[in-house]
Amino acid sequence: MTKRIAILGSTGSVGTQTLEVVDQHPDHFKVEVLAAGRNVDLLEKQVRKYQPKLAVVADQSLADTLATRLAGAQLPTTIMYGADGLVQAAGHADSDMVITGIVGSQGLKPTLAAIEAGKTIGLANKETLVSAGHLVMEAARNKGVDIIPVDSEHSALFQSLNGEKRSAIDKLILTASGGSFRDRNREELRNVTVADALKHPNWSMGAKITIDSATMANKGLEVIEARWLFDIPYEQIEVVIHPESIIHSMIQYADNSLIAQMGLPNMTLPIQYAMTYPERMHSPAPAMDFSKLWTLHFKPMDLDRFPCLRLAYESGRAGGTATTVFNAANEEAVSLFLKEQISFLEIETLIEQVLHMHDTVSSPNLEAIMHADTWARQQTIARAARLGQQ
Ligand SMILES: NC(=O)C1=CN([C@@H]2O[C@H](COP(=O)(O)OP(=O)(O)OC[C@H]3O[C@@H](n4cnc5c(N)ncnc54)[C@H](OP(=O)(O)O)[C@@H]3O)[C@@H](O)[C@H]2O)C=CC1
Ligand SMILES: CC(=O)[C@@H](O)[C@H](O)COP(=O)(O)O
Ligand SMILES: [Mn+2]
Repeated sequence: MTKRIAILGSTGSVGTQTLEVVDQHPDHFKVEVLAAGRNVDLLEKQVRKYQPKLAVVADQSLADTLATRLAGAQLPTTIMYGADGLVQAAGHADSDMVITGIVGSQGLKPTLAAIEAGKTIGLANKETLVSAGHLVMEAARNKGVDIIPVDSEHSALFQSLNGEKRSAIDKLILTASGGSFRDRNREELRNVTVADALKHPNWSMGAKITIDSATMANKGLEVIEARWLFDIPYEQIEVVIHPESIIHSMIQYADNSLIAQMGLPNMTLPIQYAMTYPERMHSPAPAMDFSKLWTLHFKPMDLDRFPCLRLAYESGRAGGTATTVFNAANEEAVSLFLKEQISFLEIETLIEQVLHMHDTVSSPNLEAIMHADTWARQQTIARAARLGQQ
């Protein structure tokens, strides 16, 4: 049976690779909804090719541009825009599954709307779970909706859990490449540039997550994401540096057996697995070639070298709005770094300062989450301005 797909963030790294998977299996998937931000040129091409029922862009002027360009093309496509458009895209009646490939906690309300509408979620947008994991998982439980991980580490854990009892898990072991600056010490991080930070050693991804990989905030977000997806306490979630990104993560069971999922670093594999689960199908991802010599390395995590990961664990253990604040402060700090308004090391300085100022609210509702998110963004921007004056 054809699975009808909605893609939030269709013009991004996850979005375009989701469409590669669709192209590989045109009989299995039909794209019914495409939602993007500002890249109207690419979205126009996607709309002409996939002829979705709904296309969404970031604002009204972009929607007008898209409508003008598509006028006379005889397409079945309605055009919407903005946050409301994203929520409509997420809950559209003609889709079965929503791939959440937009970046940031702006994915929270659309993800909740998709769950409310009973859609299966292919979850790439990890910030949503970091910001409000308890609300998202509770909504999914209440609606009987499956949340299938797209993030490579969580897909690996999900695959390594197949057929095993959760009670037999000793620990989840997330692998981290170490990011763009893994071979530099902290002194050498003082004057690194945005261009250098954007050179991830193994993965080609959007700008925000690439910076998160370099600061290790990405692994912090992923530890919190794993806590919610697999309902495992932080004490049983460990991170190890694995520079090759071949083992995407592993589970140590009670008998010290390690079950891992491996493959070349290519996101079409976990994206496709989420889309075809529980089936496996031929994938656009290349296979490992064992006529070559492979060497895999592992190194223990150093929380002094990567304080963003320490801050993520601390906020996770604090719970409530602490992770909302960790996420929002990180999003704003990364945005400031990408605009060259703060230095690389000031990302962690700002997150730590804002977290220390925050009075955590336990079991927050959506309103309290949105409030904490906005507060953290404002504080991050205000603190960044003060850094500049020092
Ligand atoms: N890339 C990867 O390999 C992986 C990514 N992830 C996660 O997946 C998510 C997406 O990452 P990635 O694909 O790299 O990011 P990109 O920056 O490549 O893409 C982000 C997408 O979101 C869209 N977008 C941005 N703002 C809005 C908005 N206001 N309304 C609608 N759409 C918007 C962008 O549109 P436009 O470009 O048109 O402005 C783009 O399509 C993140 O949460 C990331 O952490 C997880 C694992 C791996
Ligand atoms: C592809 C993917 O899932 C990213 O989250 C990736 O894991 C980033 O790599 P590191 O965070 O390990 O550098
Ligand atoms: Mn990942």
